[in-house]
Amino acid sequence: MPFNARVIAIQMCSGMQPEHNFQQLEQWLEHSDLKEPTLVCLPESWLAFMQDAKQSLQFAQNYQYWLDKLGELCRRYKIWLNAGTIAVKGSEKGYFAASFLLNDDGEVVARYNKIHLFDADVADGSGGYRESRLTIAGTEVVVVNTPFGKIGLSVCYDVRFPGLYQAMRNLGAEILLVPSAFTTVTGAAHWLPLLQARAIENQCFVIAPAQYGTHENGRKTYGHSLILSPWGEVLSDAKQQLGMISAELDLTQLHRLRTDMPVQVHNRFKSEFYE
Ligand SMILES: O=C(O)CNC(=O)[C@H](CS)NC(=O)CCC(=O)C(=O)O
Repeated sequence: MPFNARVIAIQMCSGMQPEHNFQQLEQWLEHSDLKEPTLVCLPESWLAFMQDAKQSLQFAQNYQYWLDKLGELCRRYKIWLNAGTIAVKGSEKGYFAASFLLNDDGEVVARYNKIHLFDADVADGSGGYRESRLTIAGTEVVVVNTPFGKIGLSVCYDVRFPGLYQAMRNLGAEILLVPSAFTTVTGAAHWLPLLQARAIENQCFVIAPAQYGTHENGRKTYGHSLILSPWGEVLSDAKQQLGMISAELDLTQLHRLRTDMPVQVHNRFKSEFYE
């Protein structure tokens, strides 16, 4: 039986310099009380936010260097870490937006590549988003067993596609991670209800660390990193401030809810991933 999981989500305003973003992370960890087993979750693109194409591709070749450094942090603080997304080179022309999960020995225990890419026009003054220009879409659903519970990995725009989360639930997921960098316009309209829907319909905890603020390249993000219960309650909200939020996840409550209202058993539209 997993213990009650202590989780932290860090809200960041990442810039273009990986060294600087990494130092920020180290500072947050330095100033937190990490005595119990803790899962620390970082937002999308936390290590390098919107570099230009050439820089991004070059950076994507060096991901192992950063994974080693993260592994060292995990050992130093005895934490598990979901490293939001890091660009990992996949071809001459592109990279995967990879979400790694590291254990407290600093080993990578899971990797998920963002499946749904944000090619959309939003009236936020950005001129539009074309993530697929440089990012290669992932294809695999990832759920991994940990001492905190069974964790399903996803990223940002994925949250709009309920089929992915049903697939993760069908593979046993109890905790859904959604590292993000939502736009201010779509964030204000959709962020909370989308995350609540994924939590409620799959009866899972949801941890959604986000980017917030005006970034070095002028881009704005919505913030409001959230931790939600399987009932859809907001356990913690980072609002519009940088820093950490935390919560205790009571897995017993989750299983009681699944017994009291067995929506998974009642579901007549099970996906191909159903076990
Ligand atoms: O590229 C980076 O450095 C950071 N990554 C992002 O900003 C990504 C891809 S452009 N953003 C989203 O997926 C926003 C989704 C969203 O806002 C929605 O679904 O409404």
